[in-house]
Amino acid sequence: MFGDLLDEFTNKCGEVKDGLLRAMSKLLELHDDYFVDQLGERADTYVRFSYYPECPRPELVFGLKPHSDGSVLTVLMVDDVVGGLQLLRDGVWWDVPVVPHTLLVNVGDQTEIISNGIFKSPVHRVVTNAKKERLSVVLFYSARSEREIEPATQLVDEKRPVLYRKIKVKDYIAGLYEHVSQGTMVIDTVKIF
Ligand SMILES: O=C(O)CCC(=O)C(=O)O
Ligand SMILES: [Fe+2]
Repeated sequence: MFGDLLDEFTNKCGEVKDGLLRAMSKLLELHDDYFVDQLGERADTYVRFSYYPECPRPELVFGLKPHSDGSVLTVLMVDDVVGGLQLLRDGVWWDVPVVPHTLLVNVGDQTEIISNGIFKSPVHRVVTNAKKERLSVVLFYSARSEREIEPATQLVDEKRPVLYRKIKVKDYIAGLYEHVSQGTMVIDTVKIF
């Protein structure tokens, strides 16, 4: 039963993801399937179920440390009662509002790289709550691990030089956890300054 439900959920989220990838390609004036093609035959899909128990000292403990997602796109179904997800913008942490029955979509690092920095992969974190537990189900869509990604050549010119170097997806993902635990950003390792 649970397997069927998860199957249906991932299939429907897959349609959302493809629709968004096509819209993003259009926005960047790339051909409609540019992003879909970058992911490969079948996108690598990871699902993460997170349970954040109530925490008596939320000021001392993160639910999830600050990070950006290593994905192309992340589709989140966050708890529809308890907030906790926050986004960093201009040095300020903003609460992501809780909106029941709504999927939240996050742009990941691979999209930042492919779009040559036009789409930014936001830094976010989860804070804990002293009184309430929280749940989330998160789907990460990634280009296949053996592929290499790099900024679309159409998005590189004299005014916007190439900002990220080519990288194998597998190597990029391998660096993720190491960097998050050390409080550094893996995307900084592929930036060309
Ligand atoms: O639990 C959440 O709301 C966010 C989780 C998240 O950012 C992640 O798993 O990468
Ligand atoms: Fe995340």
